[in-house]
Amino acid sequence: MTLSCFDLGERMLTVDEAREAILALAVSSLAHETLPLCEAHGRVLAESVVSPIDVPGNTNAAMDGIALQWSSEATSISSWRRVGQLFAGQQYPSPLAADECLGITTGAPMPPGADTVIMIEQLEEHDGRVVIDRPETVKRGQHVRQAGEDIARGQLALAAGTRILAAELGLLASLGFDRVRVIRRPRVALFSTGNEVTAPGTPLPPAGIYDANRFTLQGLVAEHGGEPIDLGILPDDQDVLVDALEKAADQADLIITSGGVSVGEADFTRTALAEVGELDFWRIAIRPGRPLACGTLGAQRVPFLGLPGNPVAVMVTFLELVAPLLSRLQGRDITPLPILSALAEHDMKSRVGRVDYLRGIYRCDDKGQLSVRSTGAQGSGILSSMVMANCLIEISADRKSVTPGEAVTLHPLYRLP
Ligand SMILES: Nc1nc2c(c(=O)[nH]1)N[C@H]1C(S)=C(S)[C@@H](COP(=O)(O)OP(=O)(O)OC[C@H]3O[C@@H](n4cnc5c(N)ncnc54)[C@H](O)[C@@H]3O)O[C@H]1N2
Ligand code: MOO
Repeated sequence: MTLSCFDLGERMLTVDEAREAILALAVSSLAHETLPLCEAHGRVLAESVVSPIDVPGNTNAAMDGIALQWSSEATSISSWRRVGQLFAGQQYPSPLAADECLGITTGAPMPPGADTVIMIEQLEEHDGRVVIDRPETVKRGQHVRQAGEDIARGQLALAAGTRILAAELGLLASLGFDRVRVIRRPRVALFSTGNEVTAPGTPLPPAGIYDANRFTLQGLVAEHGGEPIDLGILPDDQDVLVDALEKAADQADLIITSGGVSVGEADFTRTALAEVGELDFWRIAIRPGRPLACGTLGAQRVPFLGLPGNPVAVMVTFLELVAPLLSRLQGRDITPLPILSALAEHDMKSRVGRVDYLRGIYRCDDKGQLSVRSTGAQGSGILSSMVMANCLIEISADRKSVTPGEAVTLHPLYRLP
């Protein structure tokens, strides 16, 4: 297939159109697998989880102190007979009488009939009888956790499609599960392309550049739940590219390359894709990242995304366009990206006709107002701007600049503190 300027694929898509078209590449759903809970971090639940038990299983004490029945006549009782001490893990068999109390520790089940716990700090004890300091402050039912107040038996605990992170791991464990049914991770084949691109750890030729993109992409794929398959660096050679793409289509659920998508004499990604599969479109009104080849490979129609070579363009297009596809491949509903609004701290320039993604640093002042500044130089080769940034500043295609104090949209970046 030869490309001509009259092909539909030559049209420049808006960012929203491109995101929709890229999402539409996810046609098949991935298989499910059962994993031990300790290996499930970051995975996506394949099936909804309904709680088989009440959590907590018993109505229990929330404080160390005494358990008793706080009835209307309780205020007329001046001291209480302590009948014993109950620790977490033990049960007390018989009901307490009106003037009896039971020493209890946090987490121990309430004895039959008792409804209230009084903290140890509020008690004095003489000869086996307990006196309550300031009894007028006691409220019936205080410091008691009800059975099933976290999750009740039969209640939906986690919906299919939930990403299992620390809180979900703990919740599943609290229900007694030691295994969980999850969706297989999408396998994402990664190539860098370009004669100048050199593997780190090897000598750099005079006009060479170390390969950054394969490594940012490995990180991004893993952070978004995929399994990266590193297929190395390809030269600017159409035949080599065609061969490599064909082989990758047999082992991956998604193939991502970087470089060689523009209009230079050595840009072969689009023509190679057109030879092994179908090129759907390759121009998006986004900055950085305008040239981005999107299509499918082989008879299996494996989604293919040829990202531009510039390292910042790789990261921005991944976060804005590829990450939703990875979510969809994992069976997750696509929710809009987290968005905040902040006031610009200074002038920002933009290009009318393309959505600009500047690298930004946002902060919150002492009145709770968010403001944002750019990280400085915004060239799409300046990868240090991504290291400094805690957000992308989105400037819509109709704005040519932003003045100080104007509101802009932010996409916070995922970063561990
Ligand atoms: N005449 C035009 N030239 C360019 C256009 C255009 O519209 N007309 N678009 C520019 C834009 S915007 C971008 S983005 C780049 C994208 O082009 P390619 O995808 O063909 O990228 P390359 O030329 O292969 O590389 C661009 C740049 O990035 C460096 N690079 C490539 N791979 C890596 C890697 N793995 N790690 C680190 N750096 C990498 C490469 O050396 C180049 O400096 O095209 C513009 N040109
Ligand atoms: O669109 Mo390019 O990605 O500006 O560098």
